[in-house]
Amino acid sequence: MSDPDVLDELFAVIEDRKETLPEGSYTTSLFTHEKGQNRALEKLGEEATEVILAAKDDATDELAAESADLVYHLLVVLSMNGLDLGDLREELEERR
Ligand SMILES: N=c1c2ncn([C@@H]3O[C@H](COP(=O)(O)OP(=O)(O)OP(=O)(O)O)[C@@H](O)[C@H]3O)c2ncn1[C@@H]1O[C@H](COP(=O)(O)O)[C@@H](O)[C@H]1O
Repeated sequence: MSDPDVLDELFAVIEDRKETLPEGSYTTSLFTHEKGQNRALEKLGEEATEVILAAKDDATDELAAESADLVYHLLVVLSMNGLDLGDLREELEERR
């Protein structure tokens, strides 16, 4: 049997954190932040900037790492808004 898709697995962890809010979890800190969703949106913007800077510097390792940060924060924002990976996949499928 193949491994579960890493994005599906990550999204499931994010949904679990949203439900259980374990202490010490970075994801919990986003769901419970005093700025509300704005904190996750700020982080999403910061990570997008970091992706741009890494690409402009031809820093490929950094580009991969910053892209992972960006995708993680995007998934958190989707979850905060009641969307999931199925919604994202559906949107992309419609564009094929
Ligand atoms: N994929 C990620 C992930 N990507 C990025 N980050 C966090 O996003 C933050 C990125 O912020 P920056 O790059 O600005 O670095 P920073 O200076 O530490 O950030 P701040 O102090 O500004 O918050 C870091 O704190 C990273 O730890 C992530 N935190 C968690 N995950 C995944 O989520 C799972 C659950 O994590 P917890 O919720 O912490 O248990 C983990 O197992 C991972 O799979």
